[in-house]
Amino acid sequence: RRRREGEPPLIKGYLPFLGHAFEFGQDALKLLTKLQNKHGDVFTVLLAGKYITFVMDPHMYPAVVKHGRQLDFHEFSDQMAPASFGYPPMRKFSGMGEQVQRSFRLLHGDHLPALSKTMLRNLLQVMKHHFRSDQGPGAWQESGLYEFCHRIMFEVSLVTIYGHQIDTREDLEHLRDKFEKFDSMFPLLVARVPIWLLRKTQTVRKELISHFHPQRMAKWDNPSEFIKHRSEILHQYNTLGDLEHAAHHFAVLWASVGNTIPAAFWVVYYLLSSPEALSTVRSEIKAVLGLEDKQLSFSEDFTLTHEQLEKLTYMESALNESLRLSTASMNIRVALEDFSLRLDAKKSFNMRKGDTIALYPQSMHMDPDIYPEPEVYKFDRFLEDGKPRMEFLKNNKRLHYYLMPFGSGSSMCPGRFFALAELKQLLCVLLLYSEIELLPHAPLKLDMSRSGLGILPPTKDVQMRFRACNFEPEE
Ligand code: HEM
Repeated sequence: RRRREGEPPLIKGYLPFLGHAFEFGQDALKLLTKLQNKHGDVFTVLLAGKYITFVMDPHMYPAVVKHGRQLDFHEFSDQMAPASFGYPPMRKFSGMGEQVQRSFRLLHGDHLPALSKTMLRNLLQVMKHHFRSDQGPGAWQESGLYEFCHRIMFEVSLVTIYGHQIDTREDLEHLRDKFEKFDSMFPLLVARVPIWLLRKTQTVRKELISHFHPQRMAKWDNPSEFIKHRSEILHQYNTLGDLEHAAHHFAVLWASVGNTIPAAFWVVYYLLSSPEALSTVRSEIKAVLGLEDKQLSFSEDFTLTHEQLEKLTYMESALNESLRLSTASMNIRVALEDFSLRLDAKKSFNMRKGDTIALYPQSMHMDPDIYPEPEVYKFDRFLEDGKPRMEFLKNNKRLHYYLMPFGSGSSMCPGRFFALAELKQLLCVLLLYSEIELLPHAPLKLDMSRSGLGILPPTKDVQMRFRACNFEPEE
């Protein structure tokens, strides 16, 4: 490829085909910052056979998001998702993509309270199980914090979204183990390494998919409206086989826990690392719920209305701050035609049909002009005079987008409101029912090898200890 007049600077790197893929895979933010310093806010770089144009200035993000007619997200996702999860592209089935998009409404708005209620019931049940110690009530247990969040969020999300399953807890542990194995290879699948080259991953994926066989799912108790409706949509297409149905459901499982698990880890980790944040958020929960000095026991019931969740403004700020520090998603669009992409009053670039355009919001989240001391966790960063802060500036100009863990425009995560409710509920239950402390550890690092895929996990787990307050053992 040669750069044509009016196109962004073209960076091919030294390696034919691969270009800068290795550096991108090791630390995307570092590479993109280096290229931005050298070539400006917009450039095209070769990454493993693909030319991707990055728009780095967040003031230009709205222009990219608004070009919905020429810049499409589903063109990309309909290639990536089938290759990763093993179902045929939706565009082959007339109307399926549109119906699936419409079904996302079942994840928010009026449907959210019921989903959150089921989630809380399941969360309490699963937590109660994990907090029961063999050493008797009041005894401390130790675990890796990541491991702990993985266990809880996987099981609770699974049963909330798909319903209670006939399997034993041991079966669920096997399923979780397979999910972890698949997820660890996910970056390779997204990089389009064919699954047949990854034999073990192929086997694990088959097993995970078969868990969602329609005949099995038919026996599960109380699935969410979202999943019931998705099954109805899939059943309209009689050329779609049972295992292809199952692969669709498996993809939704990944979407609903792949990011929620690492997000839960960082939210809890940062709170436990900051005594001021912890005590402020704990007091806020107690004040909003009218519990004052009370510590709850797992035998006591607990409800949390949507209005109460919304009043937890310190918690929400702490949550946003954790997402800011840990997210590294990439917003990808594909040009549907040759056109001129106008980014501001002075800049526009020619794009070719089929070109990929990307936003990489981690560079905005770590920009010291927008977020002073960007590496530091400041739990109240997203508050101003006790209210949610909406104004963030770059070059003294207000930013339209300043926090993007859930993507933007047409590819914005449809599960974002549910995800925030889940994370808030997790914190409420942990802080009201338990004592939990981090054990001494070296500073944590983000696993940059998953850059571009969403919330990054830590490179290493951290040990913690926990116990229930006022635990009353069940007969
Ligand atoms: C903290 C947790 C979460 C984060 C950070 C997150 C982030 C994202 C992002 C960035 C995307 C867009 C992907 C892209 O642009 O390529 C996305 C898509 C999606 N998310 Fe989430 N997500 C979270 C939780 C959830 C949950 C709990 C659900 C479902 C219950 C969910 C369902 C989905 C679905 C179905 C899509 C695909 C949408 C489409 O095809 O248009 N997500 N998520």
